[in-house]
Amino acid sequence: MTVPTIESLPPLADKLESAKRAAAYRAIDENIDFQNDRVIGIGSGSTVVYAAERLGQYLKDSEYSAQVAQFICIPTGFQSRRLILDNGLKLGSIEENAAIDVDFDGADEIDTDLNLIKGGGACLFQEKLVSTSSKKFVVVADYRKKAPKYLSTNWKSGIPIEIVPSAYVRVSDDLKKLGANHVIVRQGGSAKAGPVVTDNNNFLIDADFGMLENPAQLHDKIKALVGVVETGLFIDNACKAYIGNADGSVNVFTK
Ligand SMILES: O=C[C@H](O)[C@H](O)[C@H](O)COP(=O)(O)O
Repeated sequence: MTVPTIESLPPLADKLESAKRAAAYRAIDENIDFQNDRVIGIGSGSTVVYAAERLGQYLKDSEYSAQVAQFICIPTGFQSRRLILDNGLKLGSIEENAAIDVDFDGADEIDTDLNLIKGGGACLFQEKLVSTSSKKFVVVADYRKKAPKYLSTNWKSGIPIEIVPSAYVRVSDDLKKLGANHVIVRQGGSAKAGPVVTDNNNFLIDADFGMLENPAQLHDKIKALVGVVETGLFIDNACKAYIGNADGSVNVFTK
């Protein structure tokens, strides 16, 4: 099998899925150095599914298979482990591969400086561990994710914050003191009575601070609270964002 060109693929029934696929496929095509890269981060969410799928296509192509079979893929959570395994890729751990060549991951919102909100799918801590351990962090997303300027313009669910479970009351109170308009401990809804538990056995708080003109400063203040493990604000971390459009085109933003 040879890796199919993006143009030769029939569009998916859902335009949003076509947009995600176009962004992820192009990000993989343009950001892997098949000769020199060895350790690849694979993030979480519905867009990165197509990044893992594309890497799986390279694995089946005789021109690339020898190199891709040597790639060690580092996951950012349970879903991401399955994506790696289901596409026939080699699963590795960040304990044994602390330096990652390139990481691909989705985002909930992207500002004009490529700062991100992440964690809508509850995977933010491991995502940040992997993305900040990577030489290159490439974001893959669809057209709904690009903020005109500031974060929390389109993403209205608040900033996801991973916390130690026993600290949820204290952190909730402290976030309100920092100016949060609305703070909730994320609940499992009909799938689970009680809070969502992350892959690290922690809870998540979603805290709405309105539009974020200075996300770096807010990240620092939240991170300093006792009980906070990590915030879903990814500051000065991504170097490129591939944003897929409904018509199958992709806009690339570089820092
Ligand atoms: O916790 C989840 C992650 O940060 C995801 O990467 C983020 O929510 C984007 O997911 P999706 O690609 O499904 O929009």
